[in-house]
Amino acid sequence: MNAIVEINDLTKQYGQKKALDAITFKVKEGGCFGLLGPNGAGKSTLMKLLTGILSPDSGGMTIMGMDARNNRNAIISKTGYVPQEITLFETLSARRNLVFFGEMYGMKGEPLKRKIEEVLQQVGLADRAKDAVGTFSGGMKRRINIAASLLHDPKLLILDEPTVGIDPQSRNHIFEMIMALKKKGMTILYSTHYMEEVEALCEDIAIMDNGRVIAEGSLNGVLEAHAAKAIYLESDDVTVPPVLEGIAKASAKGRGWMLESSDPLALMGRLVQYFQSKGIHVRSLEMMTPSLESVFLKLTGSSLRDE
Ligand SMILES: Nc1ncnc2c1ncn2[C@@H]1O[C@H](COP(=O)(O)OP(=O)(O)OP(=O)(O)O)[C@@H](O)[C@H]1O
Repeated sequence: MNAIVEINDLTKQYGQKKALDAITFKVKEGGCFGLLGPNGAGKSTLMKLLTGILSPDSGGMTIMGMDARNNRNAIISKTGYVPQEITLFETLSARRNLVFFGEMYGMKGEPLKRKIEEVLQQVGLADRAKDAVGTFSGGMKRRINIAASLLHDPKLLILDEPTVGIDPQSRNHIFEMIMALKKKGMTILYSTHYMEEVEALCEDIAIMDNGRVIAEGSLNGVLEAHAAKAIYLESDDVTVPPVLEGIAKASAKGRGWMLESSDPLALMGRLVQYFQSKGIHVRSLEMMTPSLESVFLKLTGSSLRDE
């Protein structure tokens, strides 16, 4: 694997609080890597270490083949970072804001002008270029922040929970933009506590909880290894779950039952036969798609959704 980021045994503590506890994983070059975890898991801390805003207590990071300890400027020149907090000048227009950020990267003149128009197109705000950022919605401001991070053509883009608190239209724009950037070969490190986003955007993931990586690998690999396999059953005639070979666990869910099984296909056959032989009317019998929700529940005992 050609890794663009390698994180080895990284630890960071704030006073007594261990925000990162011996984190180790690799991000391969190209595609979107999802960092999934509830609030306080340590995602922002990790991103701040990767961008040199914070220093680790121990452990190492190699980014684009460079040791992060002594190549900070070279790494920053090839990395785009969008923090959770919006950092824009409210009274300046979108375009003026981008001029400011472009100049910080040492860009100027015609190349900067051209690049600004390009990134405004990329985030879908070219028609609002002249308007003061203070008149924008939260989602539009976030998109301008993302545009600013793209001006210097980074190889690696780090997005810290970019869709928190924004409107659905901006969320769609961000998703489409990520798909387009992936096609161009950029690597995106995307943190979120929304598993649906990771499932939609990312090929590889690390699930974090309490400063630790609790699962890591390809999205499909993590689902295969940890997700509950289950069949959903709904029937007015079934008041207690059937006792059949292959049902590892049965629990009430909505108006029906969730029947977990290591071999749901075989169980499905058995259930169909059983209900037919008993003449029981079934409203729904459905093989559940493995989800990251069940992975998180299995590995931590709590639901990511409740955060
Ligand atoms: N500057 C700080 N001083 C003290 N504790 C901190 C500081 N920054 C973060 N923490 C704590 O470190 C832990 C990890 O925080 P971090 O912000 O990295 O998590 P996160 O996964 O990004 O969550 P969030 O989505 O809430 O930002 C949390 O318990 C948090 O309260």
